[in-house]
This record gives sequence, structure tokens and C-alpha cells, in this order.
Amino acid sequence: MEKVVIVTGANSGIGLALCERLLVEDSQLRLCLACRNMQRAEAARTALLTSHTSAQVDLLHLDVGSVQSVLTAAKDIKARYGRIDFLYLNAGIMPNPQVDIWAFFRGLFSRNVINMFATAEGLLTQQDRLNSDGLQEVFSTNLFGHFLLIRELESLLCQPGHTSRLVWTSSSNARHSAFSIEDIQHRNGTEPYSSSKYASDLLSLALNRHKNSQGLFSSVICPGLVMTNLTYGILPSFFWTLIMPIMWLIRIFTNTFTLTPYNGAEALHWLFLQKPESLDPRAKYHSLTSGRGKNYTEPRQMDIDAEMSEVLLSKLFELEKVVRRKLSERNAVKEAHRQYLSEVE
Ligand SMILES: NC(=O)C1=CN([C@@H]2O[C@H](COP(=O)(O)OP(=O)(O)OC[C@H]3O[C@@H](n4cnc5c(N)ncnc54)[C@H](OP(=O)(O)O)[C@@H]3O)[C@@H](O)[C@H]2O)C=CC1
Ligand SMILES: CC(C)CCC[C@@H](C)[C@H]1CC[C@H]2C3=C(CC[C@]12C)[C@@]1(C)CCC(=O)[C@@H](C)[C@@H]1CC3
Repeated sequence: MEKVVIVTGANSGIGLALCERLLVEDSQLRLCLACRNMQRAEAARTALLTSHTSAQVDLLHLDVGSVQSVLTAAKDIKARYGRIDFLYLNAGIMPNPQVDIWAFFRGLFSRNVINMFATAEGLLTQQDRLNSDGLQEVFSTNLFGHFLLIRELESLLCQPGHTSRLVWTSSSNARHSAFSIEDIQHRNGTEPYSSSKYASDLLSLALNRHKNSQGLFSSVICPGLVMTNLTYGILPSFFWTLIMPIMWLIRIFTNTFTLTPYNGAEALHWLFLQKPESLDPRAKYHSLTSGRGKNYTEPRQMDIDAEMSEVLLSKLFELEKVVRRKLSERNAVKEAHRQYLSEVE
């Protein structure tokens, strides 16, 4: 039977490259591009169908940063598909990034230079804001929207006799010190991206502990540094093009500069081919590219703590309750308003 694969944030960058690679791997796939921007999603679908004319590529509207959109999309998925084989939780944002130039030059002449290029530790901050659900936007997009989606799809993801897989596009920028269990949304810090990615690493561990027995397996990957809209938000694309020879040079010292979306999707593609029982729930799977341009995947142990992952999970359940209650109150007010208008008209 054909596999059902859903990819969030599939209209560009690593998500789109993954879709292309998956169709090369298995042309019988039922591939669903779950995207916020439908115009870009349509363009991505057209591009995929140009090289895979008989492929089944569906589109689904999903804004992971909106609770209402996640609930509607999940309903749609349940109506369309009888099963889910892979759910790639790839959509992500890094708004208003700022590079600390002085820290960069200090790092350049320190012993920590390779780690700095691989993780951007101490180099990057972002400015976050509240979204219309009253949640921090980065937390909501990179983590909570995906969590809610999983919760809504539990009946499909945990079917007896069937294995389903979750794959998170995390980052080597995920850092314990950027995350606080007292402030899971990162309201009070300047590294919401790092915090949200660390939270996805924790959540994946907790999901494995609770859901493996029901046939649901979760993994996290880091695609390395890839030239996409996300990185063009850090430095303009012409600048990246200008320093490309330097980037190729750096690749000799660190294999984390994967640079192209195709290379960055390596670990996502590799996981598609693995048996879930053979995977380590405490490992992050890194897409790596050698100086000679060879792609490979390498597991590296994550700095995560099981106890903290349990606390995070219970906090997410709490927040889910609050968010659902707020949404139903908001919808009730909207409905009352609609009824009032229809009566006075
Ligand atoms: N590029 C890099 O170096 C690295 C990237 N990553 C991660 O890889 C993932 C993919 O990013 P990348 O390909 O680089 O960047 P892109 O900006 O190209 O892709 C991000 C995708 O996420 C989508 N997206 C953003 N917000 C939402 C939302 N609210 N709802 C639905 N979709 C949304 C975007 O859609 P839209 O067109 O609507 O904006 C886009 O399709 C992210 O999770 C990122 O954090 C991790 C490590 C390194
Ligand atoms: C290489 C150039 C001469 C100078 C570039 C300096 C910085 C802008 C980059 C150095 C390390 C990079 C990096 C990321 C962004 C750009 C840098 C800070 C990421 C944080 C992008 C998103 C991720 O998730 C990480 C895996 C990247 C880690 C490295």
C-alpha cells in the first residue's frame, strides 16, 4: 500500500528538497504539502510534478502558528487519509535575527571556532512577539503548533498494528542554557529559536517514552547550515553569495556546512529509510557534508534530561487546555455575533 507522508513547511527550502528526494525514493508515495502560503505551495507542487509527472502530491492549508488553523487542518487530514506513515515537522521561523559581530570575531580567534560555526553559540539573538492566540510566535510555530497537530492526529498516528513516524527538523543551535522550564515560551529571553529547538528535542524524547508502545516513533534532525529563506533573513542572499568561497573553505574544517537544501535534507531522507526500532531516541541525526561534497548522516547524543522532558510534556498539556478553552470562548462570541447580525438584518 502507498505510504502517506505529510511535510509541514514544504513550500521552500529543506522541506521542498525533502519532498523532491522522497519522490525519487518512492514514486508511489501519497505526499501532502502542509503549507501556510498556498500560492507558494501550488508553485512547489507544480515544480514537483514537473519531474514526477504521475506522483500524488496533495496540498493542505496549515499555519502551525495558529491554533484554529491547526485544528481545521487536522480535521482535513483525518477526512483525507486513513493512515499516516511519516509526519515531518519541518516548518520553522527565526524572526528578526541579529548577529553579534564582536562575538563572531572573538570566536574566530578562539579554540571554540569550529563549535561556533556549527552551532552559532553566543552569536545569534532574535526579537519575538505575541501572535493572535496570545502565544510567543517562535514557540508557537516551531513547537506548540506541531504539538497540537500531533495531539489532534493521535487516532491516526497510534493505530494498532501500524507504525507511524514523527521527524522534527531541529537544529544544532538548540541549547540547554537557552531554555528554561519555567518559561517554556521564552517570553523573557533573546534566544527564542534556540529555546524552541531545544524544546522540540525534549518533546521528541517524551513522546518516544509515552508512544512507542502504541507504534508512534519520534526523531530529531539537524540539517546543518543551509542557504534558505531562513538564512537569507540573517544575512542578505548577495552577501552569502559573496562569501561562498569562504564557506566552501570552512567546510574543510566542519562538515556541518551542508549549504544546499538537498544536502540539508540528507538526515530527513535517511530516516525515511530506517527501521524505527533501530533508532536512538536520545540522538539527534545530523545531515553532514564532507569537504569533498559527500553527504552522510551521523547520530550525536543530545544534552537532554528525561525528567525535564516529562515536565515539559505536562506543561504543554496544561497550555493545550488553556488554548482550547480560549478558542472555544472566542468561537462562541463569534457565533453569537453572527446570530445577532442575522437577526437584525
Ligand atoms: N536553514 C538552516 O540553516 C537551518 C534550518 N533549520 C530548520 O529547518 C526548517 C526549515 O527551514 P528552512 O528550509 O531553512 O527555511 P525556509 O524559510 O525556506 O522554510 C521554512 C518553511 O516553514 C514554513 N513556515 C513558516 N512559518 C509557518 C507557519 N506558521 N505555518 C506553516 N508553515 C510555516 C515556511 O512557509 P512560508 O512560505 O509560509 O513562510 C517555509 O515553507 C526550520 O524548522 C528551520 O528552523 C534548522 C537548522 C538550520
Ligand atoms: C561564514 C561567514 C564568514 C560568517 C557568517 C557568520 C554567521 C552569520 C554564521 C556563522 C554560523 C552560522 C549558523 C547559523 C546562522 C548563520 C551563522 C550564525 C544557524 C544558526 C542557522 C540556523 C540553525 O538552525 C543553525 C544550525 C545554524 C548554525 C550556524
